[in-house]
Amino acid sequence: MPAGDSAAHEASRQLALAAAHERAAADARATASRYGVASATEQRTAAALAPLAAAGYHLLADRQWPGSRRAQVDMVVVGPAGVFVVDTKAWADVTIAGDRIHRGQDDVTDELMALADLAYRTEGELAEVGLAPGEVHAVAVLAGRTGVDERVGPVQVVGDRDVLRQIARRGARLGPRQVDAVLARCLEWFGQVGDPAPVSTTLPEPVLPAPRGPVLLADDAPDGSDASAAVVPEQRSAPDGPEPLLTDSEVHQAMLEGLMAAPVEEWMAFLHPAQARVVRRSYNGPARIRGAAGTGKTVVGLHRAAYLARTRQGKVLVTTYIRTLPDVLRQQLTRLAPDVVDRVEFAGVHETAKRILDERGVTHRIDGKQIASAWTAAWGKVAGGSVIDTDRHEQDYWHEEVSYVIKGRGLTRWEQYADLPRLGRRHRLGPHQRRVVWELYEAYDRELRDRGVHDFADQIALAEAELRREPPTDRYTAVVVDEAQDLTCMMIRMMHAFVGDAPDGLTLVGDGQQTIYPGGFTLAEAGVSVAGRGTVLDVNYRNTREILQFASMLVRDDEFADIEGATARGDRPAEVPRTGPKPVYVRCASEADRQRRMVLRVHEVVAEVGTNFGDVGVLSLSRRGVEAATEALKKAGVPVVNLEKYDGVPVNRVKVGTVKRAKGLEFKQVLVVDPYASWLTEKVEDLDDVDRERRDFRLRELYVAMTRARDGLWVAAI
Ligand SMILES: Nc1ncnc2c1ncn2[C@@H]1O[C@H](COP(=O)(O)OP(=O)(O)OP(=O)(O)O)[C@@H](O)[C@H]1O
Repeated sequence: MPAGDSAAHEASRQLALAAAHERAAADARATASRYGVASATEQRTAAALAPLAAAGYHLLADRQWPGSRRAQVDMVVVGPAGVFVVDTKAWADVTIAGDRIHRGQDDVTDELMALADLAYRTEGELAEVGLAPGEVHAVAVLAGRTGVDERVGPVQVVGDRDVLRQIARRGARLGPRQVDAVLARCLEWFGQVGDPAPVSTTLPEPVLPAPRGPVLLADDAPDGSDASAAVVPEQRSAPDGPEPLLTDSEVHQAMLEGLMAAPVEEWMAFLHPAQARVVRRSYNGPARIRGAAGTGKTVVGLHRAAYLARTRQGKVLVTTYIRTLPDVLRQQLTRLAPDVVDRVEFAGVHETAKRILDERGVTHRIDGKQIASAWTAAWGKVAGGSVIDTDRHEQDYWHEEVSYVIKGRGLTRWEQYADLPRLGRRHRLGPHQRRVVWELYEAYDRELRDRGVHDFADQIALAEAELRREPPTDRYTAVVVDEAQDLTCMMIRMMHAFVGDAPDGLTLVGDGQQTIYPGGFTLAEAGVSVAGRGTVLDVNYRNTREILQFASMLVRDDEFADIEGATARGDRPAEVPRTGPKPVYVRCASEADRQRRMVLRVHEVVAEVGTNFGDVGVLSLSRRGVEAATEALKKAGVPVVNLEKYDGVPVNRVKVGTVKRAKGLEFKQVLVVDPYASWLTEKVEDLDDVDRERRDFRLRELYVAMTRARDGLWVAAI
């Protein structure tokens, strides 16, 4: 190569190197400016949040963004109000509308979604120590802004002057031990930032001159985009540190709001890791959560409803057979997850059916008196004096056969009933008896039509047919059924029709052991499969070991028809952590004696520190028992409320009601006030099918009553 050529080559090589240096220099300058702006704005957020440190909060600044080598999380706040993953944005000209956020003309929603994704992954990580998903929050702080309280999907967007208040106002949801457990996990999950940002070219490390002063705002916004939009005058920090964002009285006010926030119960924010996992688990179709009494099924169902409402578009329905229970559950969710309570609908199964029929203009008329008269007329015409009119069964038995076994399944043809396995009904019916039952059903149906009325089973059948005729589009994104064992086959079908087999659409929560209505069926009959999508909870949080032991004796040999098919024995909890005094069983000489002792017992338990009238439940298997107890308590000056009227709003009155109404509820002290001693002592071997069936249901009902008790149980028999 000629000498001139080699010189030219070297010159161009040097020029190329110089260009590479210039590019690297430009990159490094841009990075430096990002750090500069970020530190200024983040410092302001940190300063705004600093007062939390005095109230048991931990502020983790500049931690690693899990899963990324380069990115950092500005701030993670861990404390009594939960976990807050905070990202500060020096954005100007921000508009938020319809779940999207814009900077000027640019849609920057995706930038917040990265934060949402991090919060979601953090939720999963912290579920492993039991933190409920609703306690992890993604918060985007707009630097230099005030009075902002918006949502972009799961991300809360607030001004830097608002962020302290937004966090503190949630109050104390976690206790110190729980905060410690969550903090320990967070310290691992959000690693320390130790290494400098990686150098992106293979150029020698530049030797930097010693800094001459603090870094001020540079040309670019933290994310490298248009600086003019990002610079907000208030953000500029003075050379000697950021000015305080909030006055002392504003800080004081924010912290006070937190102190005044209604306290939550432990399970509202902190669960057993197994529970927390089920709350977030994704099921590829209908799922079932089961477990013995008191294992937190309702708790998990509620958290799951909140979780699904938070993570999906559309509404979630929480429903039960018992009309009054949804009101109680709504009250609980209002405290558990106030952010989503307006996206969760609570309604009994019948109320839901009625809404559908009303909305779709389907006429139906329910009239209790007419229904009763239709039944009486049908019985008189077909069944009175027939092979089913014996002294073995009350008419109620046949009424239940028609309402639950036949209509509960939506049977309309004799052939469907002729050889139907009547799950859970021990008394076998001969062909002749079945025929008469069917004729009774036909007659009853005619009588109803003649009167122009429908009964409650018709209401469900009509709604189910209507939903099948025109499937609802997006009415509910998910349906959670609590106490699912109480629903009939048609009710399950109706609920299934809302969501079909969509992932996480239908969640059935229940315990077959607590089945107290006849008409057992399998989910296969309802066209629902939960195969491979079942979870069993097995820690009893409610009862003391003593209470559970006592109650469990009643159902030790019980077998029931489980909705997944086959005969089942009850789930037994693996753990019962609480202990307490032995239940009290008293034999009374007469009804009057029982009433007298009941009043004494109520006075005795409310004399204990920490127990009020409102913590006491007086439960009876019959309405008559409820009336008698109510009268006796009122006479003794004890304030009472009937469970039919109880909606979960705390009230300092003794709650009196039937066991059916107490489903899903609990009380510190339970008094069971109408059993006969013979119920507890009769031997299965001495009973025929009819009496055995009666006994099974009765004992299960007593079991439900007794397992409502948290601390104390008193059972009075004659
Ligand atoms: N992780 C938990 N920590 C503390 N308490 C809990 C937890 N989970 C549930 N509990 C409490 O245990 C009790 C029973 O919970 P829940 O009512 O959800 O049980 P369940 O399985 O639905 O009961 P049942 O079937 O008998 O109605 C409630 O007082 C609830 O607050």
